[in-house]
Amino acid sequence: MSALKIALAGASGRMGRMLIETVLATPSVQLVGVYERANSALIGQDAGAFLGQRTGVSVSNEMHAVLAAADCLIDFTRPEGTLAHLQAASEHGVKLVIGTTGFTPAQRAEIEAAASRVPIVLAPNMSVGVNVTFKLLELAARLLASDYDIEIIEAHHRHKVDAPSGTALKMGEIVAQAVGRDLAEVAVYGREGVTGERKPSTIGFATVRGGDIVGDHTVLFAGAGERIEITHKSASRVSYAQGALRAAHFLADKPNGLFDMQDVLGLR
Ligand SMILES: NC(=O)C1=CN([C@@H]2O[C@H](COP(=O)(O)OP(=O)(O)OC[C@H]3O[C@@H](n4cnc5c(N)ncnc54)[C@H](OP(=O)(O)O)[C@@H]3O)[C@@H](O)[C@H]2O)C=CC1
Ligand SMILES: O=C(O)C1=N[C@H](C(=O)O)C[C@H](O)C1
Repeated sequence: MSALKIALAGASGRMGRMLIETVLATPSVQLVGVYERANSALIGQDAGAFLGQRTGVSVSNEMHAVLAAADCLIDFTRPEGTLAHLQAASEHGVKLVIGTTGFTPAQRAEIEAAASRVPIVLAPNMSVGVNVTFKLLELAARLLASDYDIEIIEAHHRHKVDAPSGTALKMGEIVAQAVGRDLAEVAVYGREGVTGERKPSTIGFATVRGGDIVGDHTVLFAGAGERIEITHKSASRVSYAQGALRAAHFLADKPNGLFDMQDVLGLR
C-alpha cells in the first residue's frame, strides 16, 4: 500500500514540530507539504532542518502549493488560521484533521458545513489515553449523578492562549450529558469573592497555567465522606501527533462527514 501523503500547517508550533518529527518516523505516511505564515523565518527552509534532517520538503506560505500533492492536511494552529486552511483544503478536495481548540460556535458551524464536501476529524485531544478517559467519565458521571459535585481542573504550559482547554470543555460536555444537564446552563468558570454556597447541579472549571506542563486534566466527583478523581496527564506531545496520524488513516476511505477521535478509535 502506498504511503498516505500528509501536509502540515503551523510548522513552527509545538505541535507542528512534533508532527514533522512523527511523520518522518512513520513509514505509512509521507510528508509532502509544510505551511507556515508569510512572515515566518522558516519559509524556504527544509522542514526537517530543526531536527538536523533533510526531507526535501521546504516550508512554504503558499497553501495551494502545500496542498497540491496532499491526501490530508493536519492542522494544529489557531481558529482563524484553521478556518482559512479549511477553505483551501475543501477547494482542493483534501481531507482534514483538525486539532486546534478554542473555536466559537459560529466557527464550529463553518467546519460542520465544510464536512459536507470533505471528510474532517475534529477533536480537542487526539491522544488514545484521553479518549479512553472520556469513556470512564461517562460511566462515572452516570453512576454518581445525584450525590456528587463535579469539578474539572486542567493545567497547561504558560504559552497556552485558550481556557478552559478544549479537552476540559469536552469533558464537561460528556459529564453534563451523562447526568442529563445542559453544560451551557450549569458551567461555572472560576470563582472569586463571596460566591455563596455551591449549587448542586453546577459543573465547575478551574484553569492552571505554568511552565512547560504538557496537559493535565482531572475530573473530581466529590461526595459525602469520599472523593473520586479521574486524571489524565500528558508527558509528551507525541501521543497527540500519533493520534492525528491515526485520524488521517481513518479518513482515507471517507468521502465526507465530520468525525471525532471516538469514531477513529472505535469508542462509540
Ligand atoms: N487536539 C489535540 O490533541 C491538541 C490540540 N492542541 C491545540 O493545537 C493548537 C496549537 O497548539 P501549539 O502547537 O501548542 O501552539 P503554538 O503556538 O506552538 O503553534 C501555533 C502554530 O500555528 C501558527 N499560527 C498561529 N496563528 C495562525 C494563523 N492565524 N494562521 C496560520 N497559522 C497560524 C503559528 O505560526 P506563527 O509561528 O507564525 O505564530 C504556529 O506555527 C492549539 O489550539 C492547541 O490547543 C495542542 C495539542 C494537542
Ligand atoms: O494547548 C495545548 O497544549 C493543548 N491543547 C489541547 C486542549 O486545549 O485541550 C489538548 C491538550 O490538552 C494540549
